[in-house]
Amino acid sequence: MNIDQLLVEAKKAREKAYVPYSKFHVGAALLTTDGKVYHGCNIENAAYSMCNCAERTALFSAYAEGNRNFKMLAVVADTERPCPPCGACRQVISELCPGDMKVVLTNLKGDILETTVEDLLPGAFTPEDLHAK
Ligand SMILES: O=c1ccn([C@H]2C[C@H](O)[C@@H](CO)O2)c(=O)[nH]1
Ligand SMILES: [Zn+2]
Repeated sequence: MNIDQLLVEAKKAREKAYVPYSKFHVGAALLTTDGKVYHGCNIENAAYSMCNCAERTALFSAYAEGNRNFKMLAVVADTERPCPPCGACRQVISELCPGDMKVVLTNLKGDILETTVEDLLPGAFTPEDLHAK
């Protein structure tokens, strides 16, 4: 599975978004080290703070199926620039994915930004910080 193929999967995931409030559809596709792809879409709620982003949906879906080893994440939305993950997702991605893992951000125009987990959230709070004395 290459980058272009994972972007196709992210666009398919985007079609499943439940976004009655924002009408802003986001899709994510998470590639595991053994070649499986997990789809994620944003899922909103009338209690707005309960909205879940596409990126976290993909990660939580993989975790729920017992898969924790990831190779690449792709994100797509109808944005002017390649769709940037929100701060909450950056924090979750930084804990659940390898720091050097590729994250590919894109939009419907086909602009692509390739980055990494570490570059999305330098200096992230980590599990190790909990145990410092
Ligand atoms: O990278 C992003 C940015 C936003 N959203 C969602 C959250 C909310 O449902 C809507 C508007 O913020 O888009 C995502 O899923 N991923
Ligand atoms: Zn988010």
